[in-house]
Amino acid sequence: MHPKALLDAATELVRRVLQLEHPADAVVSRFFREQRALGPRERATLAETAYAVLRRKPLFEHLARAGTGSRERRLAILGFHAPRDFLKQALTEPEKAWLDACDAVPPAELAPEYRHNLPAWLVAPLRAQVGDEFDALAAALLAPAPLDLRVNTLKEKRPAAQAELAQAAIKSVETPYSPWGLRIDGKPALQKLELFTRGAVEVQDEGSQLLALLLDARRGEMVADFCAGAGGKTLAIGATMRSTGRLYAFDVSAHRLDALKPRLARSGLSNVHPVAIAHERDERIKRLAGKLDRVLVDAPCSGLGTLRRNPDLKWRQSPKDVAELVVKQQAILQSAARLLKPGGRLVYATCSVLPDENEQVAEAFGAAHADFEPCTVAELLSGLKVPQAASLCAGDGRFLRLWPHRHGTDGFFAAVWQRKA
Ligand SMILES: C[S@@+](CC[C@H](N)C(=O)[O-])C[C@H]1O[C@@H](n2cnc3c(N)ncnc32)[C@H](O)[C@@H]1O
Repeated sequence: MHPKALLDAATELVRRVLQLEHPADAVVSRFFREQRALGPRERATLAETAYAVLRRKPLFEHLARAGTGSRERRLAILGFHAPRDFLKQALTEPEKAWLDACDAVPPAELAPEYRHNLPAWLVAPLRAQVGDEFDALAAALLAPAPLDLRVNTLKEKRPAAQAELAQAAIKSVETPYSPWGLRIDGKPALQKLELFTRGAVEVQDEGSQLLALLLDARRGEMVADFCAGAGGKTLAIGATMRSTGRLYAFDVSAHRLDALKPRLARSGLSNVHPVAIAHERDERIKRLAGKLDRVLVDAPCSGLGTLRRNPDLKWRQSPKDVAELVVKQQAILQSAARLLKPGGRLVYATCSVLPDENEQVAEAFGAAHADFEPCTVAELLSGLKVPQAASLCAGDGRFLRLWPHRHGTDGFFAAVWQRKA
């Protein structure tokens, strides 16, 4: 495709994602379905351009105040994911001069909001938590996430999976904390690899792997993944149970649970029971009260720990949304806790970096449930042989607290309790 046509397509895609009405990944997928003639490299350029604009929206809008042409075209030029000489073939002379002027602005001279590119309401709670590391955190949140795989240990050992990837010229390293993880160099297409189609690997951030590990579900147990979604963590938990016992995958979204089915078929697991529920107090849940050994609540949350993959969330979430989510998180945690038998383990997790959705929900639950004993996550992770377990935790080791700039994962939180006997 000629650079001019590709820039026009990028401008249209930028216009659509900036409406912020739907998740950016859904908008991009829809655009590609409409534009069937686009090849894989063009699709990559367009998607990366849209994501670059979402990542650095304040900076690009600031730079786009000068220049000519539509706002979306200027933003698409600034984010265009291709070598400058390719891009310049699409530009007018005034646009080239404006772009050169933008490129010449020294980053150190930019106001802080154009360097961190975060909404004002998010800056204070992040600074309050990480202090001097704020710039490092902001920079990490602006970078694309690495591609992590979880090796399905029912089917393959990690070194063998790594060797098979190497045969396909895909370099990987072992993830530092998860015993199942491989971090891939670049973004190679994996879907057609035999390793993937036979269910020996799944794409999953190392942080998500650690949440499944923390549940520590064993052979023959009765377990629930209460907010299973498309089942990323369900699959990891099912493998730790060696495909024995019973693992319920609950979710209010039947559509998301449908996406679990092909993954389940590849995984070789036969212990997973997906169940679409109407809400967290559904009768099907009540019938299981007091019967389960382990429950994971991977709660619906703002997702603000995943800005590396979902940069649109920082513009699509608001303090009001967070307050509404907290109410939902508390209700789900409370209902899910009823499932546990005495001695059973409850894990509450989010991919948010906000204390409101994390420590505060956990503390409120603890205060209202004297029959649940808080566990020290650092000790649990050490027991599970996770290296440097204490460095992954906060609150004197009480909570798991993963940060992109410290741990190379998405931002994750987890609290754990044991139901008293
Ligand atoms: C963070 S996502 C889960 C991601 C999933 N565990 C994974 O690893 O891929 C949260 C999920 O909670 C579900 N959810 C929202 N409200 C719920 C409720 N009241 N009960 C159960 N699930 C709920 C959403 O549909 C969504 O799939």
